[in-house]
Amino acid sequence: MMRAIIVLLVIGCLLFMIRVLLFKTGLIFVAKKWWRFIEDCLHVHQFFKVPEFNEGMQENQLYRKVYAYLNSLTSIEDSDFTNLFTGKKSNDIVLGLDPNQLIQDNFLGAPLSWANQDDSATARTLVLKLRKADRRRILRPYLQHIHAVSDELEQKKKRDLRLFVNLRNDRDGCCGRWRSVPFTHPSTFDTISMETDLKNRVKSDLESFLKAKHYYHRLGRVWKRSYLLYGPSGTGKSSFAAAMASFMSYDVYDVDLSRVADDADLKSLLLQTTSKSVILIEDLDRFLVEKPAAVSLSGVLNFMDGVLNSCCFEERVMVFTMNSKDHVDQALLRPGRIDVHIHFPLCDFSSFKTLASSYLGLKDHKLFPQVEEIFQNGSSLSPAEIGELMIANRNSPSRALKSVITALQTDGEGRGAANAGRRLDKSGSKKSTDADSGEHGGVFSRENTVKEFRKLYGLLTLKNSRKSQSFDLAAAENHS
Ligand SMILES: Nc1ncnc2c1ncn2[C@@H]1O[C@H](COP(=O)(O)OP(=O)(O)OP(=O)(O)O)[C@@H](O)[C@H]1O
Ligand SMILES: [Mg+2]
Repeated sequence: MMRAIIVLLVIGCLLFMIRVLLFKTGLIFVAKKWWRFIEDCLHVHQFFKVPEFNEGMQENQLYRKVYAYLNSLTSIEDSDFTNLFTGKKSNDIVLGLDPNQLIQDNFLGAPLSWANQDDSATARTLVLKLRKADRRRILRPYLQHIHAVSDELEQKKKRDLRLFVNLRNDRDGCCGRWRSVPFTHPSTFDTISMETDLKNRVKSDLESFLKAKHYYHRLGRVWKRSYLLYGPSGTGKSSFAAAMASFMSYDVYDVDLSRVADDADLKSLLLQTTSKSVILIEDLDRFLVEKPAAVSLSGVLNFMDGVLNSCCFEERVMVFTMNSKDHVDQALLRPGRIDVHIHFPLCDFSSFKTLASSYLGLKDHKLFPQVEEIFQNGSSLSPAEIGELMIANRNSPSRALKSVITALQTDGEGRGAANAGRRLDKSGSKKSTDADSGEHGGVFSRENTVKEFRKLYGLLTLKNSRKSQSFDLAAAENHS
């Protein structure tokens, strides 16, 4: 009897020592791997692939959901290796899947594993491995569970927007063409100096678009809206596009046309965008004038029309920026392709005061009358130029204002002509005012505020109704 107790004690101690040894040396992971290998040999397994793209190179939504789900699993920490990223705050550490990483999961008592297959020759795929015996019991509920968890995660990180940029099409036929980084542009509608009424109208236009899903569908139209932001350099077009995305909580796809091989390539890029996104094409006029090679006008027109495919073009806002729309083909600007035109002028005295208030904290100053007089004489600068002078002299408001006055007198002479109602092109010839160009869909600019305000609220005369469908639409949305 005594002997048996001693043997039991020795065995107990031995087991305890082995356990300590396994954990202290990390051999436990090797043991677990062996155990898994033995289990694998004893069971028949089944594999399910979740590729990132379908045959038409459209994004497979399930891939995104599974990917988000796997990144949320605590077992990602037990993988042999995993990626570490900084989170939203600089001291946050976030774990992320590595290419070809293996992750274990467990659902309703059944062990499962996922492999993140990412070899550069083929598209990325997540591969689920589960026991054949468990398939009937768990596959469907497991996928539903993934849906539920990823939807919950999506809700939580609603504000974590991403900025996508397109890569060159070097790796033909391979993976996605977009790479993304967190979208953290600080611009908001509050930080942009712009006439308040104009800003509010753009905001309400965006709001009514967001709510108009059923309205668009009832009309048999794709739920998208296009905006043209045009005006001289440094007037806030790019900042405004960023503010629009933040306002709507949309991701941004910034299309670099110089990296697009041809029309088909542009189309495939569009197909790989996701819903709830702003698709931004900057300096479109410059591209079309200077670089007609890679992408043709009809390629751009198809792109603007959303390739006539509602399945992959819902809930998109397209934003185009241009310095001037004088030299672009009118087909680009017709309603439906561009629904809203927003003019970004050089500074006038009123926007100067807004800048002085936000950059220097000045509501009034003894130099203001002098500045006003210079603006009235036709001098102007871009908000970017004035903003830079104010930032550089922010410790001394008087010095800042003096430097703005000097810059207006030296560099800004004659540049304010557009703000006074007439615009000059580079060759000096007179161009029509922006109000005149209102016939191309809706134009939001200061010069035609009253006219466009009437359009926006459906008070347009019958005569104009054909040309301004976009605003009839906006009016109908407001009332639906
Ligand atoms: N209306 C504005 N209100 C406040 N800041 C502005 C405004 N316009 C420009 N800025 C500031 O000037 C800088 C340049 O602006 P932005 O890049 O948006 O101009 P842009 O019109 O896109 O110019 P470009 O045509 O050269 O691309 C930004 O830092 C922005 O904050
Ligand atoms: Mg810009």
